Parts: sequence; C-alpha cells; structure tokens
Amino acid sequence: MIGVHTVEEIRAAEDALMARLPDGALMQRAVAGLVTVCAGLLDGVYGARVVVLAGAGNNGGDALWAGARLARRGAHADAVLLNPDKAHAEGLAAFRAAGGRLVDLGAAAGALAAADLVLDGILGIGGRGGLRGDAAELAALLRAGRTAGAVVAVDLSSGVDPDTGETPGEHVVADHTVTFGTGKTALVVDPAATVAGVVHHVDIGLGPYLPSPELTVLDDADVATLLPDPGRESDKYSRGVVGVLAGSAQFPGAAVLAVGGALHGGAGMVRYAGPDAVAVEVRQRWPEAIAGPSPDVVGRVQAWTVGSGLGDGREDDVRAALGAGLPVLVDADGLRGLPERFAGPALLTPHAGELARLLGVERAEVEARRLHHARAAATRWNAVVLLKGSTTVVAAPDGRVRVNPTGTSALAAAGTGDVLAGLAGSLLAGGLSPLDAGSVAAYAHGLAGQRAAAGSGYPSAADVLAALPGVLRSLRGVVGAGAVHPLTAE
Ligand SMILES: NC(=O)C1=CN([C@@H]2O[C@H](COP(=O)(O)OP(=O)(O)OC[C@H]3O[C@@H](n4cnc5c(N)ncnc54)[C@H](O)[C@@H]3O)[C@@H](O)[C@H]2O)[C@@H](O)CC1
Ligand SMILES: Nc1ncnc2c1ncn2[C@@H]1O[C@H](COP(=O)(O)OP(=O)(O)O)[C@@H](O)[C@H]1O
Ligand SMILES: [K+]
Repeated sequence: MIGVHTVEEIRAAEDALMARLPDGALMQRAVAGLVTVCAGLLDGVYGARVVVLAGAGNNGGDALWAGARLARRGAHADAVLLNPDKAHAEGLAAFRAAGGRLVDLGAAAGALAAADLVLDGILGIGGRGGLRGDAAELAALLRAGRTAGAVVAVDLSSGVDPDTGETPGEHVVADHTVTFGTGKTALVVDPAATVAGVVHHVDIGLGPYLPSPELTVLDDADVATLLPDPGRESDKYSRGVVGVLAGSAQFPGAAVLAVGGALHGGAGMVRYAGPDAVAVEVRQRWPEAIAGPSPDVVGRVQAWTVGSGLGDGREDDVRAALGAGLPVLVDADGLRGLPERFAGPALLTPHAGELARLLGVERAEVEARRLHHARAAATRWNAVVLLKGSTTVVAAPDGRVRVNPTGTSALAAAGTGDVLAGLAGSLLAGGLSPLDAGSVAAYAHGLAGQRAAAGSGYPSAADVLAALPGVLRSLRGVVGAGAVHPLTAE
C-alpha cells in the first residue's frame, strides 16, 4: 500500500525528523535518491548534458545539489535560476564548485534542446497556483517537447497542486518524478498524475513521523487480503447472494455484462431482476443465474446492484431495491433515483458526466477536480462514491479515499462499467464494506482491462469480463483457503 499525505502532514514530519538530524541531512538523503534515479536514466553520467531548472526554494536546492553531484561524476551541468537572488545558497555554491555553469534565460531554450536530462526543481510542495512568468515559459518549452532529454520532476511536477491533483495553470510535464518521503495526491490523481510520468519513491525516514494516511493506493497484496475467501464449510448462501437490477429491452447487454461481473466476484449466487425478454438473454449466457421480474419477487439477496442499462420507467423497482435495507451499489440510470441520504451501506459508481449531473456542475469541472467532487458527493449522500475515468477515485463519507492504480484507457468502451458494477455488487454481497468492495473491484477490473488490452488491442467489455477470472485467480493465488485438496506446485 502506498500512503499519500498532505503538505501539512509532510511539513510536520519533516520538522520532527530534522530536529534530530544535523543541518541539511534530510536534503542530502533526498538528493542521494534523486541522483541514483537520474544516473539510471542516463546512458552514462560522464559527458551527459544535464540542465537544472531551479526555483527559489528547497525544491531548487535539491535540484542544484543533484546537478552538483552529477557534475562531479563528469556530467556537463547547466542551471537556469528562476530567481537568482533567492536561489538555495548551499545548493548553488555546491553546483558552482562542482563545475556547473549558470545559463541565463535567453540561452535556456538552446540548453534544453541539447540536454540528455532536465531536472525540474522550480517548485515542490511549496508550490501554489500554476507557474507564471519565466517559469511558465520554460514549462511550455518542455511541454512542447523542445528537449531531447528525459524530464525528471523533483518531488512533483512544478505547477501542479500537491494536495488535490489539480492543475490550476501552466505546469511541467515530466517523464519521471522522484518523490521524497511519502506519496502526494498530485502523483496519483488526474489531471496532475498524468504529468508525473513514472514515479520513483525515495525513503528519507519520514515514516515514523507521519500519521496514518486518509488517502491510500492499494497493491496486489492488499487486494488479495481483502478478497473474500470461501472457507471449507461455505455454501452458496453463506458466500453471499447478489441481486442485479439492470438492463432493459433497449440495453439487454448491460444485464448480461453486470450478471457476468457478479458471477465472477465471489458471490455464491446471482439473482437477476428484470423483464422476461432480458432474463431470457441473461439465462442463455449465464444458465446459473436465477431470474425474476422484480426485486420483490426474485428472492432473498444480501446486496443489490442497481441501475446499469436500466433505462426509464423502472423507478418502482429501483425504490424497492434501494429500500430493502441491504447494502446497495447504484450505477448509471439508478443514480437518478437516489434517496435524500443513505442510511445504510451504499456504493455509487458514476462516471464524470453522471457525477456532474448529480452535483449540478459541468462535466469538465468534475474532471478538473476529481477528488474534490467525489468527496463532496460522498458527504452529500452519505455513500461511498467511486468516480470512474482516467483515475478512479473511491471516496468514503468518513474522509478515507482509495485511488485505483490499475487500468488503461482501453477500458473506455461501452459496457465495461456494467462489468464493474456487477463485480463490485458481488463483493458487497460477499461481506465487503462499500469502500473495500469499490476499491477491490476497481483494482481487479483495471487489471482485467490491461490483460484484455494486451490480448486484443482494443478489448470489448466481453473481453474484459473474460479476463476477470484469470486476474482474480492471480490475485488470490492458485489455492484459496477453501481448497479441500491443495494442488501440488509444479
Ligand atoms: N524540508 C526539507 O527538509 C526537505 C525538503 N525537500 C524539498 O523541499 C521542497 C519544498 O521546499 P520549499 O518549502 O522551499 O518550497 P518550494 O521549493 O516548493 O517553493 C518555494 C517557494 O516558491 C514560492 N511559490 C509558491 N508557488 C509559486 C508559484 N506558483 N510561482 C512562483 N513561486 C511560487 C513560495 O514562496 C514557496 O515557498 C520539497 O518539495 C522537496 O523538494 C527535500 O529536500 C527533502 C527535505
Ligand atoms: N481514460 C480512461 N482511462 C482508464 N479507464 C477509463 C478511462 N475512461 C473510462 N475508463 C474506465 O472505463 C469504465 C467505463 O465505465 P462507464 O463510463 O460506466 O461505461 P459504460 O456505462 O458504457 O459501461 C470505467 O471502469 C472507467 O473507470
Ligand atoms: K519540481
């Protein structure tokens, strides 16, 4: 698990740690990690052309120190100082002593064009608002690809907002980011995450001084632990029964895909509620599903998935499913029938357009401020909100957030959301909380998208569904706890 901390939390931890260390020691830890990554990116440090862009703060200090160390190893190092009078004094002195040269702004474009590596040390966690003036012009040059070298952001791409993942104005677009101490929201939430490139974490010893993070990024091991594991004495009821209220004459495929997702998510049984004609299609594809015309008569379940491809005119059914007092997942058309606030466990799965409609704002506004709007909706409806898209953010009303690290833009295809809804609903029925069900489902679904894309280039939702069992098998390990005859390892 990667923990993400706020600037305020990082500053407090840095202060506490620095009080126990000699002056400058923390910066040297950061610089050592930064130099290691840079050296690994270069085809040999000796003779490489390195350009340092240094702002007035400690972020510029890191970059100048790294430039100095690379120069000591034989690199040609140039530095552009954005604010020469306030440049980090020790870093600048070290840079010059190592043979680094200062380049004025007029010559910066030429230096960037010839660079093998550019160090972006304009702004770090002290940055607020987009870049302005000369810094904005340099960032625009980098963004326009006016350097042949790798752009390495120090701690963060300069100009992004560290705590929100928003890009309020001009900013650096990096190929790599070397970040210090802990994760930052800007490294995991779009639009800022996109301009971080590949993120390298450098441990500088802040761990013991940081609080437990509100925002986390799960990994394979976390997901494996959270996935329900049928015990040896499980039966189909104890594994959880999920009801799926989805699909319509207009969108029968949504029902087929959502039921498919639900069947693969570990529930012991799936009950489908919908019109006969759709139920026939569902049963043709999934003979193991039980079907009935409405939530009231289809039989008992432990959780409902409501809304994918439901169309209009099913408000009574939605009300019945949401009013059953069970954990619910609400997707797509179901989102039009939300209660004022949820009293029980609820997981909402809007895409940006749907969330915009719910909150009465523009879609672009949601995409620009994903975390803010997911959190606002979680508070407003007292529900976990899984906002889909280039970064999937899962926000709980208690303030916890999980940002999903898996996925591919190849998932942006009709029907993949229906698979996700079924899968997450199945996990709810299996006993997971809405936060766990949403984040585990998003993780596995993202991996299935990646696997399907590797297999077919442009996968369909059916390809993503077909990839799910393999992904879940890999995540759980071949032998689950419920195995009666453990397989012999080959
Ligand atoms: N505190 C420490 O001991 C450590 C700090 N480290 C580095 O220090 C960085 C933070 O340094 P600072 O607190 O000096 O802050 P920054 O270097 O991020 O920013 C410097 C100053 O720039 C100004 N500024 C803010 N937004 C601006 C904008 N949009 N345009 C122009 N100027 C703007 C502000 O006055 C800010 O204080 C981290 O990101 C990291 O790179 C690391 O060396 C690890 C140790
Ligand atoms: N640019 C993107 N990068 C990664 N994943 C994406 C992107 N755009 C959409 N997705 C994912 O694709 C799925 C699409 O779901 P949704 O919008 O509900 O489509 P549908 O309703 O047609 O099934 C979601 O899991 C979403 O997170
Ligand atoms: K930076």
